[in-house]
Amino acid sequence: MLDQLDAIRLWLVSGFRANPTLAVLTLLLRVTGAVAPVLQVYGLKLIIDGALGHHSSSVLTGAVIISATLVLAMIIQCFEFAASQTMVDEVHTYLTHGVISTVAGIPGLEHHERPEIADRIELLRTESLPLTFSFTQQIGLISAAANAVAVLGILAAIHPVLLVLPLLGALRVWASLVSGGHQGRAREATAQYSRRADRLADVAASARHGLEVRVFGLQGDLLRMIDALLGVVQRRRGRAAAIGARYELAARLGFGLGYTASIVLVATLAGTDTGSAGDLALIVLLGARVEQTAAMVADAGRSTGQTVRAFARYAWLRRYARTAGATGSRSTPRRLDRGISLRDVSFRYPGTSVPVLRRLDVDLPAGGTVAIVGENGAGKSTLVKLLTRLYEPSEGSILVDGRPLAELDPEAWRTSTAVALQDFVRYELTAREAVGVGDLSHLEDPEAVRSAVRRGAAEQVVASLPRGLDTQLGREFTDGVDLSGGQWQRLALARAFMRPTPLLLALDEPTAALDPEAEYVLFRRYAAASAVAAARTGGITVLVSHRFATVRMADLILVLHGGRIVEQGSHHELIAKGGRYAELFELQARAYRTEW
Ligand SMILES: Nc1ncnc2c1ncn2[C@@H]1O[C@H](COP(=O)(O)OP(=O)(O)OP(=O)(O)O)[C@@H](O)[C@H]1O
Repeated sequence: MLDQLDAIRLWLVSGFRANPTLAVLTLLLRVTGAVAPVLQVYGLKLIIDGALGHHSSSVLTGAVIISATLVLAMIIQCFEFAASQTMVDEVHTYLTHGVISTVAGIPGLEHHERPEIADRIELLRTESLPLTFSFTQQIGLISAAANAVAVLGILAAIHPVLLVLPLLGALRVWASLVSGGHQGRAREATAQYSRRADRLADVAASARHGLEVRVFGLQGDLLRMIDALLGVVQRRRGRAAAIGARYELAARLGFGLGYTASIVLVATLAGTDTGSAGDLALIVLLGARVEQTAAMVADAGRSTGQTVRAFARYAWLRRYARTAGATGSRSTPRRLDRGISLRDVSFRYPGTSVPVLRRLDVDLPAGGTVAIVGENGAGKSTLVKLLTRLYEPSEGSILVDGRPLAELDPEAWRTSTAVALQDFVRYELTAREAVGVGDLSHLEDPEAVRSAVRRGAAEQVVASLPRGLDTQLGREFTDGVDLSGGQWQRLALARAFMRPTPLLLALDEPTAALDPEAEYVLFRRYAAASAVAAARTGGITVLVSHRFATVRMADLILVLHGGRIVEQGSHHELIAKGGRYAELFELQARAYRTEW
């Protein structure tokens, strides 16, 4: 209910917030444009009655009304369309900004990974048309209401019985709303199928996945899956449309009957003292007007139903964004003296029951480099997500120099951390921006960007670009340059190094696209530089890698297996222990020896 009320409030104010002056002007133009035709019909009645009854003043008044409203209508037609179109763009920009900033502002990742939440966000993004056209619908509704008031006044003046016509018109509006409700619910119920079909269509058609799809011969299977999903969507939506059409047909028939009866009534009255030929002309023309008004209200009402539902999703998202994810207001320490400790930390992904991390108890020392190793699915990336506070532990706590991470201001913690991930983003901006977004406050600082490029060992990538850091990245842009996977990854690493002295630097297989030697050289260089920075801030580097040549450089190595830390220590300690780490290390070393 709260969301519904908030939705209506958001719907009512969006246009006026997007561009207040133009919104008011557009509204005035539309309302005047809606009332003018009704006045014209009334002017015609005056002319007919005046001509038949030889009242020249009545004819004159009627003529003035008609000519004035015709001129007004012409002026309105010239400006109203341009004003409405501009308002559509204004509202689109305003709401797109609102939705994206709300989604991007939600701390954590839970909203992307819980299907019921992801569906709503997806609907909001993909079905944004109701939001885009919300203002034009709103003024459509207001102008239809103004038109209806004018029509009602005139009908009541002829004969109160004629008010049955607007009532029948209201029935049409109701039928249309019911029909819209059915279709809206069908859209929501099938959102997950369309979403899956869209994802598969992306895989089937995108250049990025083209090679793999062809090599595995997946085109046929993907198409069949897409067809099956879209089939479910079409059937469900088709059924809803058919139900709606039945309601609308019944309402239209009812209106048709009422209209005919009204004409008969007024024709009968025309021959008596209580009626006139002008009234007959009025009812014939106004009856059609009531039908048009009902259609206008129905259209506006139906789309308003959709719009309010879209705004309800937006209102829900705003409320969710305010309450979801990390909270806390304690300040983050400026430097780490002791480090980060995990106490009995367990974690289950939202909506799942199996713990991915189980009772982790470990101290990550200030100023140290900690490597996490383990087989695929052991929980390495999940641990990084907990440390960067994208998720909160299900049980236990993480302490930053003794302060519970859960109590720290999430925004402050985010700015104290830096990450480079295997699944990095390819920002199709200029190279300078693609690196600089790692620390927006220094985006414009050439020395900060150059230094990050150096630390990410991306100098050669930048040197190979035609306009250096000012080169546009991305093939789809004029003069845009595409990069290899490894080159993109080096820029992603440089981005992570934009924050020169983070308290936590998380590198989750950030060099998977580089060859082992390049990774090794990079980490030696990085370890030397970070040792200097760590001495100042006590910052901790957490590194996830499957390459033991890199891992062995770490001060502390955690071996994860099935969500538990099964071994921890330095490389030499773990080798001496002869356990799982030593076994994995030996396996990899043997593979390299055999290869070389
Ligand atoms: N969003 C999620 N929702 C539910 N389960 C998830 C989610 N992300 C990961 N998992 C599960 O958590 C487990 C640990 O995944 P995680 O990505 O942490 O492993 P990893 O050790 O980093 O693996 P890899 O070496 O393959 O990157 C896996 O079983 C995975 O299926």
